[in-house]
Amino acid sequence: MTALVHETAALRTSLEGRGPLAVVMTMGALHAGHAALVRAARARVGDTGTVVVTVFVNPLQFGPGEDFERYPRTLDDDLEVCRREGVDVVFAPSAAEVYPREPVVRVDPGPPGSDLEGASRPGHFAGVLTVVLKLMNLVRPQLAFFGEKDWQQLSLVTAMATDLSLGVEVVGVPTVREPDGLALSSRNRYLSADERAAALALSRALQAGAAQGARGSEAVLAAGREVLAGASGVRVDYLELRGPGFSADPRGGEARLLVAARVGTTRLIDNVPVRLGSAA
Ligand SMILES: Nc1ncnc2c1ncn2[C@@H]1O[C@H](COP(=O)(O)OP(=O)(O)OP(=O)(O)O)[C@@H](O)[C@H]1O
Ligand SMILES: CC(C)(CO)[C@@H](O)C(=O)[O-]
Ligand code: BAL
Repeated sequence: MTALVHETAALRTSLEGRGPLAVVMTMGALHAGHAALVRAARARVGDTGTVVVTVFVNPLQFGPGEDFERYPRTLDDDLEVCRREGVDVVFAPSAAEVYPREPVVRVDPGPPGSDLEGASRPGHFAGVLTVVLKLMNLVRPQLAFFGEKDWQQLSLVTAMATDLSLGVEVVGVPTVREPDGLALSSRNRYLSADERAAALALSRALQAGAAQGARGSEAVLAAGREVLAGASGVRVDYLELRGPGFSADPRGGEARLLVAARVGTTRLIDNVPVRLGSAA
């Protein structure tokens, strides 16, 4: 049975005396990517453990002119997904429940918070980390599952858990894709058929770049940029490599190739791992 709770007091009551706790934080509009996080969480805590899904479109992480108002809110469908996936508790609070007042204190993501996504969306990661910390404090999980699709977010949440000694293990889950390579994203539902076709340039650019890993970082970036340059209807925000821990220096083995682009009015992001050869 999946319990739906909207208030923090009810959340605490519903979690009392439960076994090991795993949380999957979402903004709703659930898809197979979210389901993969839930399955990974269940695999870790087992049948005697508890899986909590939070559904909250966090105003703090949206900038002026972004899509906070139009972000899809589909709680009934989300509940169906959660029931199907055997989620124990869905916590879907109102904004007033999460922020009884405008928070004065916020989490500072440090310099990586101003890189890539943070450069395009000033204040975004302070908003993300503040709500993630708040939800951690409300749910008090042992484990928290985040998707690799939002690689910079995963890196920053992992860093926060370490640097602030949260006592929560942050687990990354590989990106779930459509058969043609498009990364699943709640924002894909904004795309028209033509835009959906154009959006494939992102995953194709990442694949083309990653295939050049052995030839070094310049070759990776050049191959990716070539694909994007030939794509119509795609306005590229960035295509960049980052190293372990989101460092600016991608040398030394495993790196990430990350892309962000606008297709029509929809901003999409994606990334893949890249194994860089010695020419890097
Ligand atoms: N395709 C995916 N594969 C794996 N995890 C995913 C995927 N899409 C989203 N997630 C993860 O699900 C969690 C909740 O993300 P969110 O609710 O913002 O969904 P989203 O699809 O990323 O939405 P948006 O389109 O707004 O970016 C995050 O940890 C995110 O990384
Ligand atoms: C982690 C998160 C739920 C915080 O609002 C959000 O950034 C998301 O859905 O990735
Ligand atoms: N999936 C990351 C949340 C955001 O874009 O605001």
